[in-house]
Amino acid sequence: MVNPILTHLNSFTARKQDEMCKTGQFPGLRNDLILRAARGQHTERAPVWIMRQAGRYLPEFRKLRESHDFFTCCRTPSLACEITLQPIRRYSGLLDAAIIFSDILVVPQAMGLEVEMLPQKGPHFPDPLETPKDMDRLHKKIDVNKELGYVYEAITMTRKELAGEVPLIGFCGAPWTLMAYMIEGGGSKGFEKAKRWLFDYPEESKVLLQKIADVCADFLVGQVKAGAQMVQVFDSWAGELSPANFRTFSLPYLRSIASTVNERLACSSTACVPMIIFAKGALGHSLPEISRAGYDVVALDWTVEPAVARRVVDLATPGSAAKISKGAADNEAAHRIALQGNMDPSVLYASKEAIEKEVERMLRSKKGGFGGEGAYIANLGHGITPGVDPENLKAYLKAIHRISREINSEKGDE
Ligand SMILES: Cc1c2[nH]c(c1CCC(=O)O)Cc1[nH]c(c(CCC(=O)O)c1C)Cc1[nH]c(c(CCC(=O)O)c1C)Cc1[nH]c(c(C)c1CCC(=O)O)C2
Repeated sequence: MVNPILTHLNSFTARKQDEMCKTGQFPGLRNDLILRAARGQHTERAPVWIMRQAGRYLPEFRKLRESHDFFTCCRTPSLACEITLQPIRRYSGLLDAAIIFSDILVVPQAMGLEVEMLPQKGPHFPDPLETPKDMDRLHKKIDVNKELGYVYEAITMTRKELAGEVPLIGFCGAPWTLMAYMIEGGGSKGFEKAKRWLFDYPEESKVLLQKIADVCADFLVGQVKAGAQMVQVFDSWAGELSPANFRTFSLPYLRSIASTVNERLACSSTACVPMIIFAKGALGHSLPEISRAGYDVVALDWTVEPAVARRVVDLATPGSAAKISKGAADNEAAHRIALQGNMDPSVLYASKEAIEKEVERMLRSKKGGFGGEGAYIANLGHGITPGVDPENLKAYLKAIHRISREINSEKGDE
């Protein structure tokens, strides 16, 4: 259940954050649509951002990559900042958030594993974990601030460069997804090696998952302290697990991250920020549990019908669902869980007319869409893929602005 004390602290610290901006550490925010939607509030249109919005579909990213290796881009704050800003510049006024350019695999690197990014192939671990004995190769104590301080620097620099245009999102991978990479040694079709660990070494797997969760929580706290205004946890391979295994080997560690981050931020004098959980492929069997895992926003992939997800989440979180859609009071006990998503990224290969039609379907409640009552952030159901024409993404973003405004003004006329 949503913790009322934490939620109260959240709104208290959110005010503190606003004060911090006023006192000049960072420029004041000019577009807070996404933060309001994430706190369960009504918005005049649906805010939108895109998973992997800084990436290979952009010619300006590919150009920069010609002269810089992938992890050099992640580790060099000025390059990470520049790449983060590329989609914000190109889609000026159309994106409601930036996401810091980095990768989920910087966490396994910080834990002591080597990771390289091979051209055309993706991530590669030369020495993955084979048996639990290999966990001895991981650093015993990890100074996250030291190992990943370059991400914090990139965040602070980018937040200043954004000059309050839109909020900046930080992120990390989920423990199960990171464990899968650390054992498979890269991408995989069936995840046989990583799953074998869950069956043959369940206790050791839990030790590893908790170790990763602790690093992720530290890392997210550091990102927020550095200036991230919202964070997302990517459990990209959640759908590889059976319902029982998802609840045993993924969900507890997602919960652990959310509660640790909120508690640690509430105890320090840093503002709590909205947290998004993206457990791709697990929504069909575990949406109620995911919506109660301690996150403010649940990101959906395209296998779930928006209106159905809305009902399921509201039923699973009655305290939050009853509350608010228009402007929560500061001392509100809980806010409505927001939803994010969820168009199939492949639609972006289709014509602009087809894209608009799918946006109508995604947004209009009479078509099973999210509707216009707020607590909603538009996005894709997974990351944008490298072959998409950037003009098609522009058509998608424009359609979201236009149609979600239409829905809201129609509601206002009723
Ligand atoms: C599973 C995962 C990874 N990384 C990430 C995930 C979770 C999201 C998802 O499921 O899509 C997360 C990620 N990776 C990247 C970002 C940047 C921020 C953003 O714009 O969203 C984010 C949020 C940059 C990147 N990460 C990577 C690239 C392309 C690398 C290149 O330039 O060659 C970018 C822009 C490389 C990467 N990194 C990873 C893979 C499998 C690959 C290769 C395949 C691919 O490109 O999708 C691991």
